Amino acid sequence: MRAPERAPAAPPAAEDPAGGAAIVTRGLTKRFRGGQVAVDGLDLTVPAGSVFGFLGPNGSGKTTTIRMLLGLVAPTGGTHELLGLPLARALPAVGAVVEGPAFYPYLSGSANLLRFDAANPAASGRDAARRVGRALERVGLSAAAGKRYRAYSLGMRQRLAIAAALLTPRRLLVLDEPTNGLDPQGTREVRALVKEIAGDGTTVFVSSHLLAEVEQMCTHAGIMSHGRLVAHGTLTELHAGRSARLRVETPDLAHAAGILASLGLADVRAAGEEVTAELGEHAPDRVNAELVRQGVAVRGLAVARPSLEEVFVGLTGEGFDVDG
Ligand SMILES: Nc1ncnc2c1ncn2[C@@H]1O[C@H](COP(=O)(O)OP(=O)(O)OP(=O)(O)O)[C@@H](O)[C@H]1O
Repeated sequence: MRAPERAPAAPPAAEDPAGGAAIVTRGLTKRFRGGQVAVDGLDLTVPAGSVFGFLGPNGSGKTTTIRMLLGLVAPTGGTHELLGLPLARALPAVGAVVEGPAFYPYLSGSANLLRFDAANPAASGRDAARRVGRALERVGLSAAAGKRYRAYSLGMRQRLAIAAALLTPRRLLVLDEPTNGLDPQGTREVRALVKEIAGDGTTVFVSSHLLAEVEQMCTHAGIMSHGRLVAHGTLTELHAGRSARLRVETPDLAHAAGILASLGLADVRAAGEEVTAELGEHAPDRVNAELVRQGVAVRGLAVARPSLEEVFVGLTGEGFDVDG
């Protein structure tokens, strides 16, 4: 899917007072007229080069934040910078797909992109076909360039929306729930495309209410709950706060549970044919050796990293009430 001829690099970071951050917000707040605080004092730093998953259940304030970042809605408090620049100067290097652009169903993918391109006063009309060709190639739609939009699959439609955001070189791409409403195939296509775009050095800020999606696609994440950012960092950092769990498959439940407890593992639970416990600082191979030494029939042993869902529940005390 990768284009043999690469799009030219996005404008270089001539000045970078944000110290390599693609997005910085300080106390960013949105209180709607009725008094509803949709985003509450957001302090967020998105490192340049990251794929940043902006994660939260429906209604937690993700879209409102994105709209403020892009200048589509005015904050009622706080400040933010994109690419180390005030918004107006940064925007030419920022592509975004928020609520999906409107495409004409009876026009082809390339004709639709030509219309978008024509709306950019900074782009020269002479190069339009080349820009459109390159954007289509970048999202893997060259072969379908002449096909009518209405014949596109859901994944192709979303990729065309991303192509429209990439008609000019970008250093930051902002995507609001890009896999929402897609079928599994479309979801896979869009996730692969996001990774590919990030591989070319573009920072991608992508909102999602799907925990598994963020785990698969992102290097960093911020977790929103009721308008507040409850945690952010690399995925490793987010997982680090909670201990991995050891799972031992054995018919000798009580015996195994007793040994794990005597070794000092916390929260030992036995159910079915499995004993689980918090691994803490213990080395799993040592625990295994001790179980075997004491005569436990160990049929399987695994260490499970806590899921982002467990991280979220641990931080907020609430369930993540959507499909993950
Ligand atoms: N124009 C508005 N006026 C009043 N309240 C609003 C407005 N837009 C959003 N809200 C409220 O602000 C809160 C955050 O909404 P927002 O759309 O930012 O959340 P979200 O995390 O993007 O969720 P979703 O994925 O459902 O869009 C919600 O309670 C929503 O009802």
